[in-house]
Amino acid sequence: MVPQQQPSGMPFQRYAPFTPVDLPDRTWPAKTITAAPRWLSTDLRDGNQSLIEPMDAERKREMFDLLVRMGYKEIEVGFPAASQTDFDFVRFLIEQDRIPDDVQISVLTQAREDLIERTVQSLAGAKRATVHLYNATAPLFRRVVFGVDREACKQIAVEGTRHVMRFAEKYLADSEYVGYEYSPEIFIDTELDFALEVCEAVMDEWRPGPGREIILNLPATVERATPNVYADQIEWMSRNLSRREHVCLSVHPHNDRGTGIASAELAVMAGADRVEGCLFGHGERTGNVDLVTLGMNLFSQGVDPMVDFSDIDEVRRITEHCTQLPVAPRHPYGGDLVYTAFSGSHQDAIKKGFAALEAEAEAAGVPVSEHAWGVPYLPIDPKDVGRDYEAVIRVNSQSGKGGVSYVLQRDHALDLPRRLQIEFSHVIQGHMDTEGGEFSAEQIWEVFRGTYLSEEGRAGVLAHRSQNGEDGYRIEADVRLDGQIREITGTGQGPLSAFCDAMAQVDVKVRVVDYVEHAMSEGSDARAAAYVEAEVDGTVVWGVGMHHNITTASLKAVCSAVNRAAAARG
Ligand SMILES: CC(=O)SCCNC(=O)CCNC(=O)[C@H](O)C(C)(C)COP(=O)(O)OP(=O)(O)OC[C@H]1O[C@@H](n2cnc3c(N)ncnc32)[C@H](O)[C@@H]1OP(=O)(O)O
Ligand SMILES: CC(C)C(=O)C(=O)O
Repeated sequence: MVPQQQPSGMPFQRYAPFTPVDLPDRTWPAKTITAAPRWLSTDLRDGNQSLIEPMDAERKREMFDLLVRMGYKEIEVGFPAASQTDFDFVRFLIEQDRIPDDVQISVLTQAREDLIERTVQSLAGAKRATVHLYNATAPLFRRVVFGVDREACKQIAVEGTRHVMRFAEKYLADSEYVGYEYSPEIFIDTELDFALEVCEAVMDEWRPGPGREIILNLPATVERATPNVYADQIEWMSRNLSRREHVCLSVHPHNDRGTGIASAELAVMAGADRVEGCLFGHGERTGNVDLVTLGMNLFSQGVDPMVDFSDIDEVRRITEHCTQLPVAPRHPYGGDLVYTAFSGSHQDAIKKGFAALEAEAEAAGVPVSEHAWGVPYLPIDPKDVGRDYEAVIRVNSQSGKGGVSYVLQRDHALDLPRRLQIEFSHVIQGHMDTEGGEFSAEQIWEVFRGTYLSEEGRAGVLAHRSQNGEDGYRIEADVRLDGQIREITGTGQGPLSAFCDAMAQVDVKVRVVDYVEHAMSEGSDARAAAYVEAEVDGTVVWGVGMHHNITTASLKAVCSAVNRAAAARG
């Protein structure tokens, strides 16, 4: 019988479902994103205002420089009327000429005359800057926070816009370009016809036209609807706004439902030209939408994010330093564990994926780093964001042969035959069962050496001489056997069979079942690895040998098998 879920007893009846938008001819579901939107980083404003410890001047500088280096061209640098620190930071950027010519800073203000004046004053001397004004337009805010009706709410925005224009004329007459951004805060909960009415009234004041755009930013201040509803709202606004060609339609998703990324992406499909967010999703409550994930999602679809994430750990390190908050290990693209597989079937597929990729790149005559990516379980090449392959496969009790042999191949150029992979992974599992936890690459190598390459076992080859005559192959070897040095002689079809024949004469019965060898490196000091699967006194085991001389490697592999069999017998 199917298990029956029970009522939770939680007071869900207190919450009302979000009213959907009536837009049956919506077009966004059929769209794809083929170019990056304009980005605005609000790390220094929305991000900063939500920190336990807001950034000091030094941290703000570091964050600003990082954003510029990464390629962000629109950066909200603060709320200058709120604090002397924010005001001084804007002055620092302008007076110390820290803003590249192709970067537009912006500053946020409430729609209050005194605050607007101080805000615009902070920008005096800037070559280019944007003033960003907001007031909340949603019914709950009109009723509870402002005590205004629709008309009075609209007038707050209109008056605010007039003040911005007046103070811009007074303080920013020398600037090359003064931009304007208006946000009907809590847009997501505002009646669409009223949001449109307020935006149109604001535009009537600002009078956008050629060379004079207006940014209308429609925030999901507190994310409350599924992303498709936000997309419908954006498409509806995009269709109904007048002067659309002079409007930069911007979105500002938050992440209260955990769907900020989806909301931003669907909003872009629905017509948004611009997205505001923060690195790694810092910001009020659950954060602003994460600019790293948004950018990297584009990258992974073959679209240039127009922002450089090629050293994602540096971006993370500076963000953690500036915000004093950690990035979670599973955070998309930047977390410590996001390119790591522990489980056996994932590791097996990744190992095969890397092998196939290398073969395909070689066949195509291009370096792996330029070949079309396609490795199971890895949506992007970790190297494209500055990670190496060290952490891709980590071994614990969930791991199988693929992971263990991948580590040996990656770090020691050992390409173990399949049945040896299985045998050795059982050896590792045995250690896991007793020691538990994760096994590092060094620990795996130590176990491998101790199991197959030990010089301490029952048998070892010290020297050998051979002749290949008409009557076959003849070998003379000095071996260490059970603590004694023995000189042995044997004949056969080749070195292996001759050596087994020689060992039989000292009562060690070895029958080779399988033999594989490969070069481990190239050049004058090239080494080779030899793998022997052998039945030794009735026990089938693998042995491994490594040496510059391939014959020596193969004899060592036979001795290794003898030692393994002795160890197995106890
Ligand atoms: C969604 C967002 O992230 S919006 C940005 C929020 N960020 C911040 O608020 C950080 C900076 N803000 C501050 O430091 C302070 O709010 C200040 C310094 C700007 C203003 O401080 P105060 O003058 O003490 O006002 P405070 O913010 O406490 O009070 C809000 C008042 O402004 C009004 N108000 C709030 N937002 C707005 C607005 N956007 N436009 C006009 N008036 C507003 C409120 O209705 C309230 O008015 P009341 O006193 O008549 O009831
Ligand atoms: C001021 C606006 C853009 C805002 O931060 C929000 O609504 O979240």
